[in-house]
Amino acid sequence: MEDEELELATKAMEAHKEFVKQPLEEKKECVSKLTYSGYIASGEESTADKKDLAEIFTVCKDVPLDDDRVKMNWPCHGPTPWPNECYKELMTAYMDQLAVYGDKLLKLIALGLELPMNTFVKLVEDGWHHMRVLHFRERLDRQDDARGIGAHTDYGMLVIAAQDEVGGLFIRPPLPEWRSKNWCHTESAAGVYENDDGWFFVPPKEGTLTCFPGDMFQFLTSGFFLATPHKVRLNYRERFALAYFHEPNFNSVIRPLRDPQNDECIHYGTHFTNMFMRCYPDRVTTKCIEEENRLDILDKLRNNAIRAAKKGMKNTISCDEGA
Ligand SMILES: O=C(O)CCC(=O)C(=O)O
Ligand SMILES: [Fe+2]
Repeated sequence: MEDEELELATKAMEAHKEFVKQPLEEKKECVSKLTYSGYIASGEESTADKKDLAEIFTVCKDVPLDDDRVKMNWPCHGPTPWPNECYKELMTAYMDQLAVYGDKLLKLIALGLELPMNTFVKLVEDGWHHMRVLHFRERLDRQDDARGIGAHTDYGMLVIAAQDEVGGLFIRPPLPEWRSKNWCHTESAAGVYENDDGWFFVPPKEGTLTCFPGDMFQFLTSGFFLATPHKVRLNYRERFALAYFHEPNFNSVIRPLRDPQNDECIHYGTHFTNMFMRCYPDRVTTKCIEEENRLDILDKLRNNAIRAAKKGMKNTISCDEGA
């Protein structure tokens, strides 16, 4: 990344360092029943039924209360419960910059595959880009299994990750082995190969971002690009990281690129909502979706989006307000 972005990333991590020093009760104020944006305490998130030890602030799209999507009770839509204005400005500026990188990468990948340059960027117009700002405490005991976050894949097109100098991220490259389809209920990628050989440590390098595909890229390319499994181990010092996710539009429908007549398709907002409900079964946001029957609204959105996409035979339609 350029010096300007490196400075932003460093400042964003510093802001998170200040934030995590606040009393737990104060941090816990930063949650919302409308959106998964906000604070996640260490141990609150589970991967494959084991608690992750990361203290996180998730930043999803900051959607104001007077936005139609919020008024129509779309799940996961609402204003971000920011801790303070400075935190908001830094995270927003960094994410805006990574959105530019994400689009550039998608164009380059399309050209590399000899596809029209805008093939992938069309899917991410008004994308559901989000970010996890992460703090991992230091590993306390050499006997500890040092698990920070269990093995998983992320959900959208591209993961673009930044980390400080401490190190802790491991990735699993495309190996000739069975790979899960994380979007299928029966094929969760959570915890898969967690304790097997074949993981690579990602060495921290100042100014260097790590980029890999997510679930939607795997589906879109019928497995030509595999969503990259990754996991985090605690290190002997605390560690900070920024995991940015470059995503399709919430209401977009994804179809395998080389097989457009295939009936199989994914409504990205449904995949996102399913994944977040799975990770945070006890969060107020999940309870609100359940208690206010917001999954019915999501079903309608999905059905309308799929119907419209089939008519137009497009890979995406955006913000069909048919709820
Ligand atoms: O800590 C990291 O470098 C990556 C974190 C991660 O995988 C995630 O937040 O999904
Ligand atoms: Fe991840």
